[in-house]
Amino acid sequence: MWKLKPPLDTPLSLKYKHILEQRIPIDPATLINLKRLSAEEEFPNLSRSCTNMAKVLTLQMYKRLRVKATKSGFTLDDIIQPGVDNPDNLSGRAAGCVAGDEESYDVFREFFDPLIELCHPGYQQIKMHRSDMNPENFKGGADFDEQYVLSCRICTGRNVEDYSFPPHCSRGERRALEKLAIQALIELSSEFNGTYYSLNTLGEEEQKRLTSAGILHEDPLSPLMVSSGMARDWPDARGVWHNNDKNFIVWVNKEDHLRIISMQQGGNMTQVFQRYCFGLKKLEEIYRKKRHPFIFKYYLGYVLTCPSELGTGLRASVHLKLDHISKHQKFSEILQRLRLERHFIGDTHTSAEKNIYSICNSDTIGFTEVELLQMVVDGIKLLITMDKCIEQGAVVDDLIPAQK
Ligand SMILES: Nc1ncnc2c1ncn2[C@@H]1O[C@H](COP(=O)(O)OP(=O)(O)OP(=O)(O)O)[C@@H](O)[C@H]1O
Repeated sequence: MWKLKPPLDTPLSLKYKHILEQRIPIDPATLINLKRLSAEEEFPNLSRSCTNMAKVLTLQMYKRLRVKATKSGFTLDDIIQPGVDNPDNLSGRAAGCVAGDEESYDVFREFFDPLIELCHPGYQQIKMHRSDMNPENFKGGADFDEQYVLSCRICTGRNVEDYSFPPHCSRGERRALEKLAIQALIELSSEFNGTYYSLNTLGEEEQKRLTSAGILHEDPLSPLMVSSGMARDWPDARGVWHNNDKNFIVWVNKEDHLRIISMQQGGNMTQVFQRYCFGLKKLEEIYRKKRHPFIFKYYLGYVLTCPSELGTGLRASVHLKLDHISKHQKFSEILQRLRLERHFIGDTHTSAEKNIYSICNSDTIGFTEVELLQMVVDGIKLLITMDKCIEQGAVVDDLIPAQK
C-alpha cells in the first residue's frame, strides 16, 4: 500500500502508533526523531510536477513543516503525495495535494493558503464565506435549449466533524461513518425514497445497472485516489445511495465522507438545482440533529479533502454540444473569462468527435451557490448564442466577454 507508515513491530513505530491511537497532541520533537534523514535528502523531486502544490512548496517551507503533524498524525509528506505521484495538471486548477483532516488546514496553513490562492485567485481577500442555497434568489431561468444541452449535474462534498478525511481515516472511522450515513439516508428517504448499495456486497447485475445510470463509474479508483490514500481497503465501508428517480445520489466514503449529486438528462438546470438545495439542506439538518455536523469554517466554507474544492464545493456541469464556438481560436480564453472550465468526459474520443463538451464553474470559493450557478447558466447561454451566430455566418468577436 502507498502509505509508508513504519511497520508496527518496531519500538520507533510503537511510539508512532501510540500517537495515532491516543490522539494526543503530537510533540514536534517526536516527529523530528522519526525523521532520520535531512530535509534536503527527503525533499521530493518536483521537476516534472505541474501541480499547484509543486508551485508552492519550497525546500525552506518543507524544512519548517515536515516536522509538524495534526493530532491524528497527518503530515506534510502525506499531504503532498498525490502531486508527487501525479505530476500532470490537466485542469490548471489541480491542487496536487489533500487534507487528511480538518486540522490540516490550520497546522499547514503556511502551505495551504498560497495553494488555495493559486487554485482560486482572490481567496486571501475573503473575510467570511457566504452560502446561499435558496433557488428563489436565482435570476432568470435556468433552463437550456435541449438541442444543445444533453444533461445537467451539480455535485459537492461534505465531511463530518471529528473524523479524519478519506485519505487518512482508519478502517473503524470509515465504518462508523458508513453506519452514520446509512441511518441518515434512511431518514432522508422520508423525503426521497431511496436505496443504499454497499460496494462490499454489490452484485454484478446491480453494478451494471448503476453504471448504465451514470451512478457508478467503470473504474472508481483514479490514480489520485490511490496515491492520496483514499483507496485504502477499497471497497470496505463504501457505498452509494440513490433515490427512486435516480436523480439524487449520495456517495459514502469516496473522496469526502459524502459526495452529493443532483443530475438529470436534458436541460432543466432549475430542477437540478432545486433538488440539490432541498436534498443537501435536509441531509445537513439530519446530521446536525445526530450531533455530527458537517465541517464548516468561516474562512474556508465547507471543509473538503481537496483544497481546490473548498467554499461551496459546488461543481455545476453541463454536457452540451457545441459544433462551432468550440472551434473558435479563443474558445479556451472565452471559457476562462466566463470563469468556466472544461472537464473530460468518460468516453473522450467519441464525445470529441461529436463536439460534446462538459463545462462547469472553475470557482468554488468566494461566491455563493446561487452566484456560482448564475455564472454557469449565463455562461452556457452565451456559448449557445455564439454557437448559433457562427452557424448563421455571423462574427462573434463583439460577444466575447471582458475579463472578469
Ligand atoms: N452534466 C453532466 N451530465 C452527465 N454526467 C456528467 C455531467 N457532468 C459530469 N458528469 C459525469 O460525472 C463524472 C464526474 O465528472 P467530473 O470529473 O467532471 O466532476 P468532478 O466534480 O471533478 O468529480 P465528481 O463530481 O465525481 O466529484 C464523470 O463521469 C462525468 O462524465
